[in-house]
Amino acid sequence: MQTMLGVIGGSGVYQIDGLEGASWVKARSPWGRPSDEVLVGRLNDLPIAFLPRHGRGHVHDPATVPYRANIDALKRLGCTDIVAVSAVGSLREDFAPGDFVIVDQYIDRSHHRPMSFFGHGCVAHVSLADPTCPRLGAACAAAARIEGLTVHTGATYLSMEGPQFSTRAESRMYRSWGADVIGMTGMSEARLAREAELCYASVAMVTDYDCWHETHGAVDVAQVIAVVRANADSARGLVAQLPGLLDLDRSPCPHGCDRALDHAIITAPDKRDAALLDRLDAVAGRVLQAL
Ligand SMILES: CSC[C@H]1O[C@H](OP(=O)(O)O)[C@H](O)[C@@H]1O
Ligand SMILES: Nc1ncnc2[nH]cnc12
Repeated sequence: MQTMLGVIGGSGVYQIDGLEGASWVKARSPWGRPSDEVLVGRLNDLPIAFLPRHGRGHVHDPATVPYRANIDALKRLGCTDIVAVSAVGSLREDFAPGDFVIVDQYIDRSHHRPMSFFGHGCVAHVSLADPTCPRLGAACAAAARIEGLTVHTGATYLSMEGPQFSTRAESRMYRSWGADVIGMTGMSEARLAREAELCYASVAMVTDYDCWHETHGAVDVAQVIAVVRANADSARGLVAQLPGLLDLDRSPCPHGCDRALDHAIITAPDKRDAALLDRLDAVAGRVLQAL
């Protein structure tokens, strides 16, 4: 199987330059319309599909990003791996604005999002013990180091509902929980990528100190976008290193991301809902067709 990398751009990252033969294509999904068209091209022979999470012009708020359509559409296009770029607030002194963080755990405090592709008529329970792919995360960390960026690994992302930023009491509480960074989109995407058997890694760019820090003012949008813009070349450079670090011929994921559904579906075959099974053709086709 050939590796194809999906890149999801976060706040302030609405396109990527330098893709060979790039064109924006309409991607279809039975889960609705993705956030935008997808920019498809190649970077040093590696096929890449780029999707801006909030759409060009930032039209979708964190709760209404069509997460299922986005993940399903990237899978239908042939993506095997997804690198998600996100702006985050720092919940620790030593993660400074401009630093990069490879997230590997989440605490989910969102509550108005579709949580699963599965449900009534086809119930599945995948493991989220390790919600990101260690192999892909290591490649992202290596790419950041090659680019000379300050990168932290092994971090917990507090996924809040938003759209308002946190209160100081919440921010202090999240710090006491051991969360390292905070954002509004990460977990909603990671859980669906796992169900879709895609390797998923999160590259977070620290843009602010949220509102807990005594000598930094409370975060606002202008600050987030200014830091993302100032570090856009770094993010681009990191992505540009990935083709040299990922095998073009994709070997099975040693952590089992691409086999997440092997033992997950529990609904008896004769009780499954045909309409839901139709919509699951890309996400779960590998296991549903095997029956
Ligand atoms: C623009 S500030 C809040 C906004 O920024 C983050 O976006 P993303 O995760 O897509 O990079 C955060 O999650 C909020 O959506
Ligand atoms: N402090 C913060 N809280 C939530 N989402 C963010 N995105 C960037 N900074 C953030």
